[in-house]
Amino acid sequence: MSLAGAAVEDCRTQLNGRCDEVELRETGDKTPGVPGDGGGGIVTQHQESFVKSAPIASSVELRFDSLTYTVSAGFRKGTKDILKNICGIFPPSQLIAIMGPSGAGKSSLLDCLSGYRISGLKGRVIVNSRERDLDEFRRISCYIQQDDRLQPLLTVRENMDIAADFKLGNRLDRSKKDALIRDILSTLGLNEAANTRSSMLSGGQKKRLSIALELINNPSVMFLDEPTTGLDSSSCSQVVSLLRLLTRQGRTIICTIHQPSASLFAMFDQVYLLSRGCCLYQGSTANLIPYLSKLNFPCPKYHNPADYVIELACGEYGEDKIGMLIEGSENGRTLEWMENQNLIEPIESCTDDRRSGGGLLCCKRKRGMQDTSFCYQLGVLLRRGCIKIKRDSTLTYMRLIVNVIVALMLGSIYINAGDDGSKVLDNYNLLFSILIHHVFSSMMLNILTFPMEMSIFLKEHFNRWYSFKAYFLSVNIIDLPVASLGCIIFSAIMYFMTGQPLETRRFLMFTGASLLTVYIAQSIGFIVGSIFSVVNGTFVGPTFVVPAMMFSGFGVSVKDIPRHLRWGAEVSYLRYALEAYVAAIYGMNRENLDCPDFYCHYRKPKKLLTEISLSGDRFGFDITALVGTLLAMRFAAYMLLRLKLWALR
Ligand SMILES: Nc1ncnc2c1ncn2[C@@H]1O[C@H](COP(=O)(O)OP(=O)(O)OP(=O)(O)O)[C@@H](O)[C@H]1O
Repeated sequence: MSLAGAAVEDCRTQLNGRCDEVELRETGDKTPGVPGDGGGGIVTQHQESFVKSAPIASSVELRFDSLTYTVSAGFRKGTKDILKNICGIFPPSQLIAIMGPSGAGKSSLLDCLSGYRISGLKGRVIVNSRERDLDEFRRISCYIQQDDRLQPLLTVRENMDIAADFKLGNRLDRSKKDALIRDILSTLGLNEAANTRSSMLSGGQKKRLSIALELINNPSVMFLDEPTTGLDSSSCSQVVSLLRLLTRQGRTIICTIHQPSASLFAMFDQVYLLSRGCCLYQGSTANLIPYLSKLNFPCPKYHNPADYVIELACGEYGEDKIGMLIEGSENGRTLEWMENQNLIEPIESCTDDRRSGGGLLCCKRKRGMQDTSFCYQLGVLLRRGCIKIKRDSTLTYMRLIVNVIVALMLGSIYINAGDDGSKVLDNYNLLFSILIHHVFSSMMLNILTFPMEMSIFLKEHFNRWYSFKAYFLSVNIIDLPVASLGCIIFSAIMYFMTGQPLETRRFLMFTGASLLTVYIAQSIGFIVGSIFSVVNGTFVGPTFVVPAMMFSGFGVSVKDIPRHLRWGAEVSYLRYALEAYVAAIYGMNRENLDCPDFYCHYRKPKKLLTEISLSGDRFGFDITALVGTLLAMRFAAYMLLRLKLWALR
């Protein structure tokens, strides 16, 4: 058995669920083993060489001093302190577990330290003895959230390729990027799954892929929110062993963890125990039991120490114990239980800016947050979008097929209504139905798909893969071809089946208005999808459309709308779209229609235009209004998304 394997065994025999016999101690070799492709808990040669060949640029010591995080408790309920004046030190090359009962503030602490949340935060975060410069800190750190926000349609290899392009740009040529990706995948035991779509991966593989993606640019600090939640014990130890391996490169790895098994617990170097926003213990894993004994809370026989401290932190052994533990740890100020405490400067003196900070964050270079140019990011985003569209061929074909089916259905109901003087009102109804089809089919798609996209975007954007502008532009471009093709196919089938005037100009006017309506509806989908969840969005989306329908001039003509509400018709994009349709079909002095009956009331197109009080000669104005609405909506979507990004932090 290797030294590392023996170390695991050592930990297991020591802990084995019995506190009385536990004396968690440092094993010397900090790598208990990462299962390779085949598993087994032994550090492979490849992993060993990866650790040696890819040291991080600079190690980081992270401290926080008098950290308080306050959130709003709700309307008229004041505020609530989630973190209460806590302190702590996370030394480099350590695997640190933030533990505590549910609601203790673990994720909030991670959010605050990583810079994911900045509003409501008081106190100092100090990086290598210097006040944290958030932009610089984000360049050397990454944050992996609890839910695996991976592109489900891309394979492991494609996910890695895209991440490498975002993070490394042209700095490495393709062959070097390939070698790096192969190296990381082998180290993380993902080689065999390289061609598997990420939606098909197991929980542990997904977690390892999330880590692999962020390893590409070799961050010095990694934050992971509950990396073991939802995994079986073997996958848990794979992930934690892997993290431990990565600390050997000098990395500081901080993760929140829920009730680990005794053996898993022993793999961590340091523990930070939280309860109700206060620190109950900060120190090495090995010192936890002695600390509890010193405070007269010895861990009972046959108890997993990790379970025991959580029970203490929950108040199961009395509320007074929590207070005593906070006092014992001085809310994170005491260094008594840290490993190598003599080498650590006390927290009070850690904010002297004159001291050398290891050089990592000393130079405040102001440059873009991303490592690649805007155009490069846009190119990679579009490439990824194309792969997704190709992969999700069912959705693409369905969108096209739905357009064909609806067009055929409407076409057969209203067959030849377009040049029949006795069916002018039917044809007018048809034009409105076409608008509704375009609006709902385009809007709902975005409402249903965008919220999931948003969560991936938030992670990738925070980890500096690409800028917000590049993302927004790509989102606007990527769907245009399929949406436009669907709309053009629909318009062609409808137009010819329903016998609309066979003039190229009129057909182009009709299709142009249809395309603009589709793009506007997509924008509404973006707005709703970026603000609301899928459930709320499906309710809110249609309520955005109904007022526009009411003021479109269909049903109640514009002249019959009460004067004080007429502004509604001025801002209703459906009114302009309907008017543009009417102009295309009945405007431009269209000659009288054929009348198969004795009398056709709307044989003269002008008569219809007068009665519905829509103008047939304002096509240019209508198109301008639609383009204006489209630009305003896209701008609103851009601003709302930006606002959301800002509000989330
Ligand atoms: N933005 C917020 N607004 C209101 N309350 C919040 C907010 N963020 C966190 N909280 C509250 O703060 C407390 C701590 O939340 P946090 O998610 O940090 O806990 P946790 O220890 O990670 O819990 P768990 O282990 O269950 O994930 C919870 O009671 C939570 O409801």
